Amino acid sequence: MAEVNDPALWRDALPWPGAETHKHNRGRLGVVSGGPLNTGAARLAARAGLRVGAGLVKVLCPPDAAPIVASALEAVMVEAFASPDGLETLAEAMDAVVIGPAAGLNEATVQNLAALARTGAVLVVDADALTIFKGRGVDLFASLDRDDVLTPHEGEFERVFPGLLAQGREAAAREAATRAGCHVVLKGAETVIAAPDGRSRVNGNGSPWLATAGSGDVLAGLIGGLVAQGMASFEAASVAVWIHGAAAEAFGPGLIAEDLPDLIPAVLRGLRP
Ligand SMILES: NC(=O)C1=CN([C@@H]2O[C@H](COP(=O)(O)OP(=O)(O)OC[C@H]3O[C@@H](n4cnc5c(N)ncnc54)[C@H](O)[C@@H]3O)[C@@H](O)[C@H]2O)[C@@H](O)CC1
Ligand SMILES: Nc1ncnc2c1ncn2[C@@H]1O[C@H](COP(=O)(O)OP(=O)(O)O)[C@@H](O)[C@H]1O
Repeated sequence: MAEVNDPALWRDALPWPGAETHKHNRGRLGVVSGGPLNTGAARLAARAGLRVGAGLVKVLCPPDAAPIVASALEAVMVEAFASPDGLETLAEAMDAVVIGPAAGLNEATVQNLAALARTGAVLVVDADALTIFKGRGVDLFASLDRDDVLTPHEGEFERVFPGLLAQGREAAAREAATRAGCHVVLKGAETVIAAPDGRSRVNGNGSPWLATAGSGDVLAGLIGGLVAQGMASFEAASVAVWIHGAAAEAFGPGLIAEDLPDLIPAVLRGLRP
């Protein structure tokens, strides 16, 4: 049976800055952007990662997207890569990297994921970086480590783990984490967080206001921002899903994904000892 995701389970593990903290040891997060017409999703994830406390956040983008990305960011930094090897070099300096939101359904996304997997960064794999492995999930799983996190909605889950949902969402997420050998966050009204060691949690504070384009990109950035700060992936995913729900519920009607990152500080204040 899965636990109900609740702050009592992870409140003491939240990362708070101390007197000796500086931006480089507070967690470095990279977010891979798509091309010039597909940069917004990465910016949403990056802003969420910064708001949840990562000290330094960079959008990593193809060269032709760099002017567009840079013109719409302030504290989030931008670096361009011209090849998977170039991305690997940039990611070596990161504690965690998000890949998938508007990354592109093409071979470049497969190669970029492989490049990231050669680094020591924890990976949060979402959206296009899941869909591109439709029907060949094993190729994805082969490159992942146990601390990596997959964040599928049900459509993406079915592409990577065909047929598993017939077991029910909780059992499916647990089986998926075992098969993939990493963490799986099966998104939905009751998001399930599953670890490869068999642990699982069901989130109870989901908000239907989250049914809006880009909210999943924000969640990927939240998870990335927390693992970058050194949280274990299971705890980071649990915290991120809960903060995401609390932020959306606090805002309510009219919520769009752009609102979510700026709602995070109030939720964090409520969790502070
Ligand atoms: N601001 C931005 O730039 C945004 C970019 N986005 C990116 O846009 C690209 C395409 O997004 P799409 O929404 O078309 O891709 P999806 O894979 O989310 O949707 C494609 C199809 O999957 C199914 N599906 C979607 N959500 C489902 C669910 N919860 N349960 C069951 N089936 C579901 C539906 O049949 C849908 O038509 C992705 O790369 C995505 O990351 C989106 O994240 C939205 C925001
Ligand atoms: N009805 C709902 N109730 C609670 N949470 C929801 C609901 N609909 C969507 N969500 C949440 O919103 C997010 C949507 O993510 P996703 O489908 O990946 O969107 P996108 O790709 O547009 O960013 C997920 O975290 C999901 O759990």
